[in-house]
Amino acid sequence: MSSLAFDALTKSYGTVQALRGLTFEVRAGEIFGFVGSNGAGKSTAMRIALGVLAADSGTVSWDGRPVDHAVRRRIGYMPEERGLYPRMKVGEQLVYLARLHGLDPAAARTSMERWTDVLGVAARRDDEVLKLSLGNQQRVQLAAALVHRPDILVLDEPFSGLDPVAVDVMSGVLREQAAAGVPVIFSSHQLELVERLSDRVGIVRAGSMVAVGGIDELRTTGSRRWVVDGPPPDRWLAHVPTVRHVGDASSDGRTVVEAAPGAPADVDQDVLRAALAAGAVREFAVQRPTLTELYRHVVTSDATAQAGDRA
Ligand SMILES: Nc1ncnc2c1ncn2[C@@H]1O[C@H](COP(=O)(O)OP(=O)(O)OP(=O)(O)O)[C@@H](O)[C@H]1O
Repeated sequence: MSSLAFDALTKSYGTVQALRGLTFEVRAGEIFGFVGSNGAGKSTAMRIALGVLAADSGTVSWDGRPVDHAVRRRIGYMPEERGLYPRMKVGEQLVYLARLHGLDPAAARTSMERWTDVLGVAARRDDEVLKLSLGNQQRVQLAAALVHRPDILVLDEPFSGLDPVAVDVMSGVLREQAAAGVPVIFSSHQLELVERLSDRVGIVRAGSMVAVGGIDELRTTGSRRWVVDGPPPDRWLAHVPTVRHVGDASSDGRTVVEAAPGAPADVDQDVLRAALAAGAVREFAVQRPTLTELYRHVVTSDATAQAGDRA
């Protein structure tokens, strides 16, 4: 299956090491949510895919071959620093961009009309971009990424600053594109939205990928918390010193425990044995964190890792 593969990318800006062996892939037909704290390296990776920036080492490939000029023409890109001509009219600008990417005049006009309709800016076709609100400029920016019918979509924070209706419209467009087989990668700090929209998610920390996978997969494998519906914790928890009580799942007496750093991989079995030894266990289950909780965990480790790097 086709994929856009980022392989061992490194990039430094002077003394700042922005990417440190970043590796992951975005598959055809999936929406990939790219998250990480400010300065983690998301924009740098996307710019390298576009050829706006050169990597120090590593490659980005499409379908197993390094991305070249011909492939780049097939990418729809939404840069973080928006790239429209402020004094050019919306319609004219979109037709111009479609033509730049090789569409003939009639196809360029049809595509411009389609995307301005879909994205709710058809009434603004004859306005200069700078006369539009920021949110509408962003809709036009997405239209600019789509107007040449790209095979790959790379979108840097496409949702920032959009109202909820625009978020829905944009989400719908990304889903349709993915359903048509386009690999879609987008960066965002809106984690609930990322969780809702993405097929897979990658969390980047200080220039490398620290967690990647389907949302359910990440939530399951990233969890070191368990819910125990059984005897009260004061009767058994002291027998498992590498876990701690983090609360009660509900008023019905279910206990939530969490593994401490350095706890053995199979500490869940110790928890279960200790609880059973104290009484009947009616339920024992992994408590799956939300993407936001997972992300916070990674960001906290990020602070530690960066502090370690500086030391
Ligand atoms: N042109 C540049 N010159 C110098 N340093 C840069 C430049 N662009 C990015 N950096 C640095 O590279 C690192 C990665 O930045 P990048 O913009 O890729 O992160 P990001 O994950 O996109 O962040 P954000 O979520 O804030 O957009 C940061 O430390 C940033 O300060």
